Amino acid sequence: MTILIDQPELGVEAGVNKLDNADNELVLDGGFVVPQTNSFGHTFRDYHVESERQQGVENFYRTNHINQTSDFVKRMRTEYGKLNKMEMGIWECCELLNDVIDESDPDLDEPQIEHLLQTAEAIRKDYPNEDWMHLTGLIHDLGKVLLHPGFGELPQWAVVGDTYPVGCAFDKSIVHHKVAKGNNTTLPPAALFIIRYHSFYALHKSGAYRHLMNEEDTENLKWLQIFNKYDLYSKSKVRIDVEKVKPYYLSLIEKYFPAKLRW
Ligand SMILES: O[C@H]1[C@H](O)[C@@H](O)[C@H](O)[C@@H](O)[C@H]1O
Ligand SMILES: [Fe+2]
Ligand SMILES: [Fe+2]
Repeated sequence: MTILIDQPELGVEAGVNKLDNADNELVLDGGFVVPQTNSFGHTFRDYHVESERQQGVENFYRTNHINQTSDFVKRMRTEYGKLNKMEMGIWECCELLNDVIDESDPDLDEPQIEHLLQTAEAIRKDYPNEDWMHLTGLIHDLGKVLLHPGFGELPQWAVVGDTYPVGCAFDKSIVHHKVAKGNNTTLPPAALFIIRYHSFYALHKSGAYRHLMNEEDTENLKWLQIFNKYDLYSKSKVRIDVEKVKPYYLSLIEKYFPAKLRW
């Protein structure tokens, strides 16, 4: 059963069936069946329904909205733009998320490494040839390492949650968005766009701020909207066998990243 969810079209033709990739066409519907409910029995991204996560998530956004000022964002960008906190490979960084639970997420209370692998594996199943998308799935939330003691153990309000513009600085609020760029990745621009804006639901789901987009953004947004299904709806209690899939992701990391990166 395919469940249709209400989403603005944003220039992407909705409901297009699986297209032959050999024609070089963008496959908008990879065949992913969107689950009706999350692991807690509610619809995804419902911030109002009473659930075991609701109170915590609400407290998170309260502190987040009070403290995430443009001044704070500027200071964080300067501090974390130095990339002088650690040197390590991508997989090592994934493993730092073994113990991280995202307090802003109403749909998941599993460690974040699980979420990375669930996202990547779900994309891999439907888009076997787009290996850059698999790797993008694996790394898209790595910014959450800022919660780790090695990165100063920032509070959750400063790190996770949805993205939104602060002050007048549209899109400049993502502390880690230059991490991959600063380390010479060969991932395509669409991958960097996905990483940078995947939490910007006001843009990619609700269609706000579109007047700030240029043509390239519009193209990249198509990939982001494909990605979003996998990021959001792959959240589940079904664990991925980390050791089994590790060699595949190590090979992708080797293809698109240097062995050691500055963080
Ligand atoms: O991309 C997601 C999304 O924005 C969720 O709403 C948020 O709770 C997570 O922290 C983030 O990684
Ligand atoms: Fe995210
Ligand atoms: Fe995510």
